[in-house]
Parts: sequence; C-alpha cells; structure tokens
Amino acid sequence: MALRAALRQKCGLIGILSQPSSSGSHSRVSAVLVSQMRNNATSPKIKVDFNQSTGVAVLSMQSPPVNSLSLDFLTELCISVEKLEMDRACRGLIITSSLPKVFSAGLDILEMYGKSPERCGEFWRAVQEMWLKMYSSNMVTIAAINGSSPAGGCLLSLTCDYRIMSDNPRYSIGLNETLLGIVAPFGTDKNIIKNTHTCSN
Ligand SMILES: CCCCCCCC/C=C\CC(=O)SCCNC(=O)CCNC(=O)[C@H](O)C(C)(C)COP(=O)(O)OP(=O)(O)OC[C@H]1O[C@@H](n2cnc3c(N)ncnc32)[C@H](O)[C@@H]1OP(=O)(O)O
Repeated sequence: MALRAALRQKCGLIGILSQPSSSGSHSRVSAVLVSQMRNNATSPKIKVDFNQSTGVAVLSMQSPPVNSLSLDFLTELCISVEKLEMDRACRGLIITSSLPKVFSAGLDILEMYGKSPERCGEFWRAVQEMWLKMYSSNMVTIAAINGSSPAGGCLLSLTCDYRIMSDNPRYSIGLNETLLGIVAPFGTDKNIIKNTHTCSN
C-alpha cells in the first residue's frame, strides 16, 4: 500500500504495473531504434513502449537467452534511457524482461574472459555508466522483476527507485558475484531488502 501511495503521489502510476504494454508509441525512441536496427545486423535488445497519456515508458529487455549485460546490450540500454530522460513528457520508467523466467543474468561473463585490457576497460565503463545513469535518473524508475536476477541483474534492479518481484520460488535474486571473484560495494544488499516488494505472477 505504501508503494502504491508513493507512486500515486509521484507519478500516477497506478494501474500501469498490471498492464503489460502501453497503447501509445514513442516516436523519437522508435526512430532511434529503427536507425539502430538499420545500422546493426542484429535485432534490438531493448524494446521501449511509451504511453503518452500516462507519461510512463515500459522498457523490455529482449536479448535471449538470459538478457546478459554485454557491451552492446549496455550501450543500447543507456541510449534508450537517455532518450527517455530527455523527453520531459516521460515521468516514469518500468524496466522488465520479455523473456520467460529471467529478468537478467547479470554481466555477460564472456565479456570478462580472454579480452584485451582495452576492451575490459570499455566494458567496465559501460557498466558504470549504466548504473550511474539509472541511479541519477529524474524519472521514477521501477524494476518489474519477472524472473531470476542474479548479480548484475540485481545491480540493475538496485539502481531503480522501486523493485517489484514476481513471488515465484523458482526465481532467485541476489549479489552472488563473489563466486566469480567480483565484490559488490558495501551497503547494496541492505538497500534491496529495504525496498523490494513481491507480487504474484
Ligand atoms: C555500485 C555498483 C558498482 C559496480 C558493482 C559491480 C558488482 C558486480 C555486479 C555484477 C557481476 C556479474 O553480474 S557477474 C555475472 C554473474 N551472473 C551469473 O552468475 C548468472 C549465472 N546464470 C544463471 O544463474 C542462470 O543462467 C539463470 C538463472 C540466469 C538462468 O537459468 P536458465 O536455466 O534459464 O538458463 P541457463 O543457465 O541454461 O543459461 C542459458 C544460457 O545462457 C548462458 N548464460 C547464463 N548466464 C550468463 C551470463 N551472465 N553471461 C553470459 N552467458 C550466460 C548460459 O551459459 C547458457 O548458455 P548456453 O545455452 O550456450 O549453454
């Protein structure tokens, strides 16, 4: 209830969370994505639906098999968020996954193995840019976590103002990256416990 009240007060988001897609389209973002599709041989990893009447955008991650955060994925994510950020009509952003069972598997492990120091630096900068951009967003941001979300997937959700997770025992979330020798900053785990809500799927 507290979450709903906060959303109603800040952005009038009630009802949006239970609607999987929005009716309107966002012409500027669409143009960017269309141009990306032309420039890239691959299909877009991010889909954005912007509802003009509510001012809320739904950003769906659609990079099979597990929405891992590769350099390409992070770049596309940041461009999409930046475009929405520049649109004053967009007041709320919901990040979710189009894939079944997985929100995001976190950083793409293949980006961290057998790569040059330059490439590793570029990748790590993209990781930093992602969470800084999300964390400092002027929009009300919500992670609708509809699947497993380990490590960097958890980090992505932590950058949002609110997290709502499907109440499904098969879905896991947490900062498990120490198993790979990566240490998360102090305090991030406390934040997730304080501000994560669950809902039935
Ligand atoms: C303030 C912040 C400062 C910065 C702090 C940084 C903190 C560090 C943050 C993050 C570090 C990381 O993210 S490291 C990555 C850790 N991720 C994992 O360990 C995830 C491991 N994956 C899983 O647990 C599962 O795959 C899943 C639960 C996500 C899904 O399970 P499912 O059974 O549905 O699918 P599969 O396991 O069969 O996987 C399918 C397919 O995907 C490949 N895969 C899985 N995860 C990754 C990944 N992270 N990167 C690349 N590829 C991945 C997996 O190998 C399978 O591939 P194949 O089909 O080819 O076998």
